[in-house]
Amino acid sequence: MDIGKRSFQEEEMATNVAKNKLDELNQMFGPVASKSLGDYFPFLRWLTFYGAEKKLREKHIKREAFLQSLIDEHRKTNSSTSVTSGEIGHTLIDAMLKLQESEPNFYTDNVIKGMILAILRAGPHATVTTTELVVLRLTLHPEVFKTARDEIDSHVGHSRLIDDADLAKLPYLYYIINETLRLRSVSVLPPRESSTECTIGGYHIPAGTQLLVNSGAVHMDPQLWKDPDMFKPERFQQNEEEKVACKFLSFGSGRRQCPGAGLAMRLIALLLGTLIQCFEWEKADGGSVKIIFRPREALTKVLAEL
Ligand code: HEM
Repeated sequence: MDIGKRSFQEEEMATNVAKNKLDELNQMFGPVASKSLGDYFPFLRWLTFYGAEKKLREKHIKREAFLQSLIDEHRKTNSSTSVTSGEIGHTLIDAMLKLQESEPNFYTDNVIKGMILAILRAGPHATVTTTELVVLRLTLHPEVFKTARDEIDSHVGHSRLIDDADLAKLPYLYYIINETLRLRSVSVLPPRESSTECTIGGYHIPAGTQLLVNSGAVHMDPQLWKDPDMFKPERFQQNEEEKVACKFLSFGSGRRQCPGAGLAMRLIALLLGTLIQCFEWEKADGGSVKIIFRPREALTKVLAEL
């Protein structure tokens, strides 16, 4: 969807080839693990220059070359395809290259690289981690699993697989995802800066102050959430909880709120719904959190036809 390319082929999955390619991508697009004292004590900023900043610069150069090669590749393919068939590709890069033709000063290669980078960095990790957390929560809460399965069975049934159009009729899946994210945010909110002097919670904040919002603390505040440490997806019924500004912060808030929230929720709900519909889940023996998925008898016919 973003770049129209698989990182590795299906037959390479679970092999070292896939692992190495994923490691390489993680290194390029994952966060820089090192922290620097200079971030906390400004007089030590010079340390940052040789530590974290050096690593960031190296990473940036690698990423820059990778993203430019993708753009060049798409530009080349589009120019040859449009000559022969009049069609261009349908990835985000293609769409932005098309816009570049009409607004070259705005949609420069740098802007396109910035957008792809924002999406590659911000999206996949949070989506995958949330899915894993939801699966774990459901194995720990069979009663919630049962409610989700009953909802799917009554709206979708056993004769076909759940699809995108069914999601509107399956709100409980969304409550489960929200509640999982409330208990364990997967993204840290980026810092804000006060544009003017203000007072927050009785504290005087001068203009230009960097502010960090602790979404985890907001999500566990007993004044905002009843029984905050309990896993209760029902609390999100009718979206009442989400409507209260700055109470549910897993996707941030305001102008910089996550633009991928809708897509992420649909992706996770669809994957989760399919796993609930098609498989019996069973926690593996022992202390590990390994889960065994057994094809569900009612769905064996549908699964066999895949
Ligand atoms: C469960 C999955 C996800 C979670 C929990 C999540 C969470 C967040 C959070 C907390 C922010 C910061 C918001 C703020 O500062 O107020 C953010 C920003 C962002 N997210 Fe997501 N995100 C998810 C999935 C995605 C996906 C799938 C995409 C893209 C396809 C995406 C694209 C972005 C982008 C581009 C930003 C930066 C927005 C800006 O700075 O203006 N996210 N996300």
